[in-house]
Amino acid sequence: MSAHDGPAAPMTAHAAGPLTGEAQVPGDKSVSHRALILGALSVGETRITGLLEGQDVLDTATAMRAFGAEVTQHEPGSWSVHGVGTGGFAEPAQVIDCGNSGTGVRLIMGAMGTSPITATFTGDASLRLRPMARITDPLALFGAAAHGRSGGRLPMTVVGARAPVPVQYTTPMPSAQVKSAVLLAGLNAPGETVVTEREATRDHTERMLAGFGAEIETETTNEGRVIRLTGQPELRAQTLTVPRDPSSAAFPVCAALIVPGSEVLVPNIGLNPTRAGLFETLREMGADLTYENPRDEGGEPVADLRARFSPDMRGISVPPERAASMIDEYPILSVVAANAAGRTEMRGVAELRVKESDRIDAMAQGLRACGVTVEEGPDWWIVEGRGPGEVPGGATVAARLDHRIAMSFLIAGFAAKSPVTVDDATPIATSFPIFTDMMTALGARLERDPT
Ligand SMILES: O=C(O)C1=C[C@@H](OP(=O)(O)O)[C@@H](O)[C@H](O)C1
Ligand SMILES: C=C(OP(=O)(O)O)C(=O)O
Repeated sequence: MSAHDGPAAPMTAHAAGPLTGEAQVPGDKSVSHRALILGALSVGETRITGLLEGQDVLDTATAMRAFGAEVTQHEPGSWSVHGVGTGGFAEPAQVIDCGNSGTGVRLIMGAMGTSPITATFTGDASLRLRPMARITDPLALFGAAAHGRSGGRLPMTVVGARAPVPVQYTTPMPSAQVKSAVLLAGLNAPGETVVTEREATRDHTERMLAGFGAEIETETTNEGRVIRLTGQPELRAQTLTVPRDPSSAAFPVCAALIVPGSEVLVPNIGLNPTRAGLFETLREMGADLTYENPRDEGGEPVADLRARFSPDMRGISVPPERAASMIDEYPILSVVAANAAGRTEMRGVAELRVKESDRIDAMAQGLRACGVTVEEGPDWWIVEGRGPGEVPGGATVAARLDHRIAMSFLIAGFAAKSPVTVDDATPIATSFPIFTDMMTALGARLERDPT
C-alpha cells in the first residue's frame, strides 16, 4: 500500500462554447525532477523558480530530503535545495514512496545506486506494475544489487555499489529515464561512463549536468548518440528557471484545435527538439498552430503557441523516428485524430504499453466506447478519424491511474456530441494540478461527479 492509493473522483466534460484566452501551463515535469535531484547532489544552495508543484515532483522533493538534502519551498514555484555533494547521499530511514512517478523512482534509483547505502522504493498501484529491471540491469554493471517483486516490480530494495566501476551501456529501448539513471549512477563511479542511445530521447539530464559543472560530451555517430560522462565531479549549485511543460501545453493546444471557434495562446513553452514532436505532427495534419515570439531562454528554445480551431485537419502517418520526441503526447494526439478526417497511423510506439497505464489499450478502449474505430498491434495503433465534431462520446472511460488518459478523454468530451465521463480525475494532480481551473477559465465545462 502506498500513501497514494486513494479514492477515485469521477469528472464529466461537456461540449462548451469556444475556448478563448491565455493558458499559463505549469513548469516542466522532467526538468523539475532533475533540478531537485541534481540540486541534492551538488554542493551549495540551488535556487529553482517555476518548479512544477505536481504530486510526482513533490514526491521527488520528499525523497531528496530522505537522502539528506535540505529542500525548501519559499513561495509557490520558488524552491531551494541544499545539496550533499556527489556520493554524499545518506541512507534513508524510511521507504521511498515515489507515488505515480516513473521518472522519480528511476532517476533516484540511478542517483543512489553507486553510493554505499540501501534504499527501498515503492509507489502507487500504477507504479508498482511498471518495469524496473531496465534500471536495475545497468545498475548491476556498476556493482549494485536489487531485490524486488517478480518481473522486476516495486516494492524493491536497491543495495548501492560499495566500490562502483564506470560502465559502457547501450540503452535497449528509447528511454530518457534509463539513459538518465545510468548517467546519474555514473556520477559517483571513478572514470568515464558511456551511454549510447540508438534514437535521441529528451536530453534534459545532459544539459543540466553540464550546467552543474560535470564534464559531459555528446557525439552523434552511426551507432546513435554517444554520451560520455567523467565520474566524481564536484557539482556546483545553480540558479535554475524551469521552462513551461510542452507536454502540459499539449492539452489546451489540442482542445483549441478541436472545439469550434476557439483561439488559445499558450505562452513561454519550451520547444527543445527532443520534446516538440507533437506540434510538428499537428502542423502536418493541418492544424492552425503558430509559434510566436520565438526566443532562447537558458539555452532552450522557447515560443508562445497560438492554437485556433482547425476544422480541416487530416490524419497522417506519424513518422516512427519522431516517437521519442512526443512519447507522452500520443493519447491527446489520438483525440485530435478522432476529430480529423481520415486515418492517423502511429507506429514504433511499444513504450506506450509500459507507461502509467498501457496507453494504447487505455485509449483504444475509451475511444471505441466513444464511437471511434481503433485498430492496434503490439507497437502500433490506427485511429479512424470521424471528422470535426463527429465523435459521438456519451461514455464513461477508465483513467487507469494515468493523468494523460484522464486529461485526454476530458478534452475529447469538449468536442463530442455527448458528454464524456472519466471514472477518476485524481491522477491529473501528478503533472497538471491546475488543469481543471485552467480549462474552465478558457470556457470549458467540467463537472465533478458525486462519488
Ligand atoms: O525522462 C523523463 O523525464 C521522461 C521520459 C519518458 O519516459 P521513458 O524514459 O520511460 O520513455 C517520458 O515518458 C516521461 O514522462 C518522462
Ligand atoms: C510517462 C510519464 O511519466 P512517468 O514515467 O514519470 O510516470 C508521463 O508523465 O506521461
